[in-house]
Amino acid sequence: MIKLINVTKSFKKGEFAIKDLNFTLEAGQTAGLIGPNGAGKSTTIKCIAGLLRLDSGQITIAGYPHTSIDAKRRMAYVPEMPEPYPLLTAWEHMQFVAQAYGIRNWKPRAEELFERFEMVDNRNKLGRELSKGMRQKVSICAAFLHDPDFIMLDEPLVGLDPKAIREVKNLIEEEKTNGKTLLISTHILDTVERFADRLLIMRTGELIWNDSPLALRQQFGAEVQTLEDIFFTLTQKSADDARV
Ligand SMILES: Nc1ncnc2c1ncn2[C@@H]1O[C@H](COP(=O)(O)OP(=O)(O)OP(=O)(O)O)[C@@H](O)[C@H]1O
Repeated sequence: MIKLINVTKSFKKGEFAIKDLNFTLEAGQTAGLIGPNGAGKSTTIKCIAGLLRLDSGQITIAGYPHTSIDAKRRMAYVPEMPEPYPLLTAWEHMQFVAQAYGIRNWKPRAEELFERFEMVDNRNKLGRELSKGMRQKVSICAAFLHDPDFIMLDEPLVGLDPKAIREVKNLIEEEKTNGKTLLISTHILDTVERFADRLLIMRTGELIWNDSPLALRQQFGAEVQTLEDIFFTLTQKSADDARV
């Protein structure tokens, strides 16, 4: 479903934000993308979403180049820091997405999402008037409106209230059940443990783990119990190796 081949992106000459990244996600997989601050998670997601130009490498979505219309139709992206259009209302964002994707009967799904995320009373607020959490909610509602096959969520739980956090988790569960492919970047390791059947662990722009959580546990054996322990062991080891 999603394939990255030797993807490299730098913002400054000689400093790689991501370097030679290779991974594949099969249809129906949910991948947790984790790593310390600055590891390259958001850059990876923005590259896949076609928001950043690659220095080199290739990305395909369902076999289509990631910047093509065919790829974009199939994907959705919830950014870490959503920036709504300042002069569109929350509801007009839904209308905008519906028009962009050519969805005819979009209102029932939009209403359902607005109810789930308690945005009904805020539907007429302008983008510039929305709180941080409300921006996040509109971005999530908009991402799930066109029934995408592949959904990227960058820190989806940050800034949300408990009800919205629960709804995001429910949505992830529903999309998994419906066979959708998800890539979730988060620092909340409990979320990864609950949902991910593939772990992508990054450090300083490189992938240092790409396998199932079960394989990770098998590799580390009984002495490290939690994903948190393994995360620290793995990312610290990689930092130590880099210093040698
Ligand atoms: N617009 C930019 N201009 C210059 N450097 C950037 C830019 N965006 C990211 N970087 C750099 O690229 C590297 C990877 O950043 P990225 O935001 O992808 O990390 P991250 O893993 O998502 O971090 P966090 O967990 O803090 O969100 C960092 O060294 C960062 O400073």
